[in-house]
Order: sequence, then structure tokens, then C-alpha cells
Amino acid sequence: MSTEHHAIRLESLTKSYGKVAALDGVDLEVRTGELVTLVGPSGSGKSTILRLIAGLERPDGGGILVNGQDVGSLPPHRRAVAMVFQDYALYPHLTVRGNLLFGLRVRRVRRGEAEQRAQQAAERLGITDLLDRYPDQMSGGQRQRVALARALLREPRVYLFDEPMASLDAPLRFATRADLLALHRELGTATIYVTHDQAEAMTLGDRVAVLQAGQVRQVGSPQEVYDWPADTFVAGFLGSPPMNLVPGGGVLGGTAGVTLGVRPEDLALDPEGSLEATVEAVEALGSEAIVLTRCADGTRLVVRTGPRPDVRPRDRVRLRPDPSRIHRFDAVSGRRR
Ligand SMILES: Nc1ncnc2c1ncn2[C@@H]1O[C@H](COP(=O)(O)OP(=O)(O)OP(=O)(O)O)[C@@H](O)[C@H]1O
Repeated sequence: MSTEHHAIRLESLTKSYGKVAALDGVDLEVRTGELVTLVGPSGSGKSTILRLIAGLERPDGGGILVNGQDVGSLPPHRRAVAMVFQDYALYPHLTVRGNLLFGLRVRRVRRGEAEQRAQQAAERLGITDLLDRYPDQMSGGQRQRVALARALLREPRVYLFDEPMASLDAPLRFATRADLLALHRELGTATIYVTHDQAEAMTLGDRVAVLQAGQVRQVGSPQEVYDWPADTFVAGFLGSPPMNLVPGGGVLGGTAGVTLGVRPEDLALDPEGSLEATVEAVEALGSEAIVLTRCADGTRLVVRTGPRPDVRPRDRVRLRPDPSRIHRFDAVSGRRR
């Protein structure tokens, strides 16, 4: 057995709410300095994982280790874990300074030292001019920085983020994402980051963990899970639009017992292509276009092309799949073959 301590190690974690199995045997390891993004459909158990690590709830079974120590029986404030929520969870009746000092007071840090540390955290996140404001006097992005500064003050070994940018607009998300990544690299802590945003999951994560129905379907680098999805669920979940999956292989080359898949960008509109199809719709996205097509046997194939493709609905077209990019899955288990 490896003696290496992972900053976070989850072993066969289970948790049910009544009849609902929120987590059904979750194993996950995060190394020190690593950022793992957690993605999956609504209700797949992402937040439950974070709440169990933070100690806000207790698992039914399995182990939670932080730096090699089983924290299962420790209360939240003794776990060296900081959690940042989507709604920031700031105290509305306290100023930014009050919010930053609160946790330090609870942990009985002397006043002078607490003031100094709060000041340092505020400087690091560029919010010193906001110290006397109340949460309702700030923008979402500013509140997010305050929540981050407060998390920083806990000097955690582990950061847990539950969709911290969900309420920010696109440009602000983009900027904040870069700041967050810089902070993560500088601190070298272990981070788990839950998001619904695929671009965020792919760009932030050293590794991506894909969750479905309380089980981890695959963990790997963003490129790995995209290029080599372990099963049809991951294949159909990552990518926008997702991979075309054809049960039985059909137009992609019928083979009993398999489901074949091809990503929209691995299908080209090409007069020499081997597949015949009819265009059903064209969605222009500015930098690219999505062409929805339908083959004679009824199979729908989505094609990603450059901007302004020269086709319109009801056009007959030919498609050329990249043969090296055809994915094979078992028709019954859905696992990659
Ligand atoms: N306090 C609770 N009481 C009952 N059921 C719960 C509770 N918390 C979570 N669940 C159920 O557990 C499952 C997992 O929920 P969880 O919040 O972890 O999902 P999630 O992946 O974070 O979803 P979302 O992306 O919508 O936030 C869901 O079926 C949910 O309804």
C-alpha cells in the first residue's frame, strides 16, 4: 500500500437521505497542490461530498481523511477545511471587517493579531477599500472576494468551493477564475471545486471528476476525460454539444453489442464523405456553427463546423467521420471497449 498522504482521501463514502442514495460508494483522492473539479447533473451528489468533507453532515459509511488523518469524528471547526458557497454566506449584519474578524474571534486569536491578519487577507484580495461596507452594499464579485478572504483566514489545508461563481456574469467569472487559480497555485493547498460550467471545470481542474447518481464515473485530466470517456454517460455529459452516440453502431458502422460515438467536431461536412444526411437546422454561434443533421435511417448527427457553413435546412449533405475518433462502448454496460 502507498504511504503517500493525499491531502484529501475519500474511501467508499456513502450517504442516504431517506430512500435516496445521495452517495453510493465514492472514492476520490486529491493531492496537495491539486485542484479537482467536480461535475455532474443536478442531484448527482456534488454538494453532499463537500458537506461531508467540511463536517456539516456525517456519512453513513466510509472514510474521510485529510492529510492522512481520519476527520470523521472531528467537528467542522477542527478540520482545517474552508468552504466557499455560491451565496457566499456572509453575515449580513457585519461589515466586511466584521465578517473577516468573526472566525478569528471564534478561534480566540488576539485582537491585534486578528486585525493584522484580516488586513493582510484584504490586501491580498484587493478589498481594503471595502472593509467598512456591509454585504448588501457590494456587487456579487466583491462579495465573492470577501468570502475568499474569509476562507483564506482559516489557513485551511483544504479548500472546498460550491459553485462560487454561479451568480457572476461571464466577464467577471473569467477574471475571477484567473485570480482564483493564481491564489490556489500560490497557496499550494488541495482544492475541490464544484461547478455546472463545463468550461470552468475543464480550465480550472488539474483533474476532473465526473459524478452520476452518487458514483464517480471517471476521474482524469480534462483532456483525458474528454478524449477517452470511460463510458457513455461521461461521453454524453462532457462536451457542448455532447458526443453523438449511435446504439448498435448504425450509420457509423454496425457491430452487434456496441454503441459507437463521434464528437460533433470529428464529423466534417464533405462532399466526398461516406454518410448521407439531410440538414435539419443550423445554429450560428459566431465563432463556429452547429449543424443538426438526420440520416436516412433516422439517426441524428450533430456536426460542429467553422462559422458560416454553406448549408441550410433540407439540404442534402455528406458527412465524413474521422475514423481515428470513433469511440466504442459496450451496448449493455456502456463501458468503453
Ligand atoms: N437535506 C437533504 N434532504 C433530503 N435529500 C437531500 C438532502 N440533501 C441532498 N439531498 C438529495 O441527495 C441527492 C444529492 O444532492 P446534492 O445536493 O449533493 O446534489 P448536487 O449534485 O450538488 O446537485 P445540484 O447540482 O443541483 O446542486 C439529491 O437527490 C438530493 O435531492
